[in-house]
Amino acid sequence: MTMIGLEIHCQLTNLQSKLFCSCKANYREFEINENICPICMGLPGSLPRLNKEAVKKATIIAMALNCSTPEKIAFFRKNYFYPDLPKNFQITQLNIYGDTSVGGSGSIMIGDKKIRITRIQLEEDPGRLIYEGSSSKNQITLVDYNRAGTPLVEIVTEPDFETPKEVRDFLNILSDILENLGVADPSLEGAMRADANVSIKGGKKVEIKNIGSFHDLEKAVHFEITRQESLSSRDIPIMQETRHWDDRRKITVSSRSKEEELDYRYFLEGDIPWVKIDPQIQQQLKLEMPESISSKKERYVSKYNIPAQVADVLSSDKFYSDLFEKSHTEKTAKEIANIITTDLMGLVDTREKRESSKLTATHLKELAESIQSGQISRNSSKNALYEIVKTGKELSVIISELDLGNVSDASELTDIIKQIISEESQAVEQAKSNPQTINYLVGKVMQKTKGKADPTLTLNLLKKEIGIQ
Ligand SMILES: Nc1ncnc2c1ncn2[C@@H]1O[C@H](COP(=O)(O)OP(=O)(O)OP(=O)(O)O)[C@@H](O)[C@H]1O
Ligand SMILES: [Mg+2]
Ligand SMILES: [Mg+2]
Repeated sequence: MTMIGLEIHCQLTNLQSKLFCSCKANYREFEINENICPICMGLPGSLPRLNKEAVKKATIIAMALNCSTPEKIAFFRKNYFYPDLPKNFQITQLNIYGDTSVGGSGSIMIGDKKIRITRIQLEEDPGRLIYEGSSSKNQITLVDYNRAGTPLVEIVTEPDFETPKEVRDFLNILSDILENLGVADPSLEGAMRADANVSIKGGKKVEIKNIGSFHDLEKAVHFEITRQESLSSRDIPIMQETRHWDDRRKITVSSRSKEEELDYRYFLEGDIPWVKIDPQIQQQLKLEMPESISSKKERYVSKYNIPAQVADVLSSDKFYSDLFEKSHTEKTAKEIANIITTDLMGLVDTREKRESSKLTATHLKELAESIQSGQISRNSSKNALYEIVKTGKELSVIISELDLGNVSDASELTDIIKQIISEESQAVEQAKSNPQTINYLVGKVMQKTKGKADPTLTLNLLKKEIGIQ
């Protein structure tokens, strides 16, 4: 049987400072090696001080993933030498003296399947290596320590996955949950990285380390299963080792034989005392936790009668569901859900487009109201939305500038209708004997007005002119 277990590293967002010092958590804003201090560089004599907000955020994640949360947490030193790790050890968490990491065992459901979470730990991110030069002769490695010491949460799962697809589904759901909690920004480059552990038929596990995109992770797991199956079919033993994903060649490549836990010489971080987690604070965090994706979805369906599939898409994306929450009224909810999921999602489908979009909740509200009042047709509303996203102009301005408003002036419409009646005498006769065929004439009016005729008014006027009820 194939067994796959994941270790997902996720950067915490909206924090002021790094995990153990007052350098900024948002290291991306800085010039290389400008966001560092003696503490995150591990200079002799410096002492770490734990960031309380980071502990809170990690605890919120633990709660959302149904993990137990301990009364006290402890930190450990994981010792290894690598140029991105200035102290030569990483401060992280473990459960060797009982459950002392921010989250104990928990689980999430992926469809009908339960994926167990082993633990959640809070740790510091290392620095970043930058490789320069193209050939092996002139290649040099530079180190940027701005990221060193920024808060990272590691979510470790049990080896409960059996296929690459289950892995992908899990990662999508997990990143939606983290984003919804407001603690992570998974669409940010490098914000979520994962290691995948793969074994087949009860054999040794192979770990593929540090894969930056979900897409690559799925491919790497798929490749690794095939590789192991191929070895096994030829009776070649599978070694326990660490591999990495070579994105260019689309294969996993051996990096080193895997350390055992002993090699890391884990020991308690004596510079940070055990921290008591006040049950009252835990209670408070639970109360302040944002509404879960599944409860949002249920509410959209039961309260506004939004179709389950639409509610599913809307609730699982924080950007869109926030927009929906800010813009909808009881009466416009369904219309707005529709605009967001059928039109807006296609217009702003990347992080860059979302950031440059000029659309506000007020725009959406006005757009839905204008559709409902017959001022603009559903069709023209798509063009209006495109303009709003691009320019941020007021809806009324866009309607008049682009002449998108419905033709709802009775005399103007009557003129058009009269003209059509004279051109379509056969269809008019048919409508008189079979009123349902009048839709053909409505269609003609729409054609002439480029879809802008107010549909209800058109129908009424048509009936009146033809003389049917
Ligand atoms: N037989 C197995 N097949 C596949 N995966 C496994 C198997 N046994 C354990 N795993 C997975 O291996 C991972 C172990 O992660 P853990 O962080 O505890 O150790 P580690 O990989 O040694 O640590 P690190 O990578 O941080 O140095 C878990 O995701 C677990 O589900
Ligand atoms: Mg690990
Ligand atoms: Mg690992």
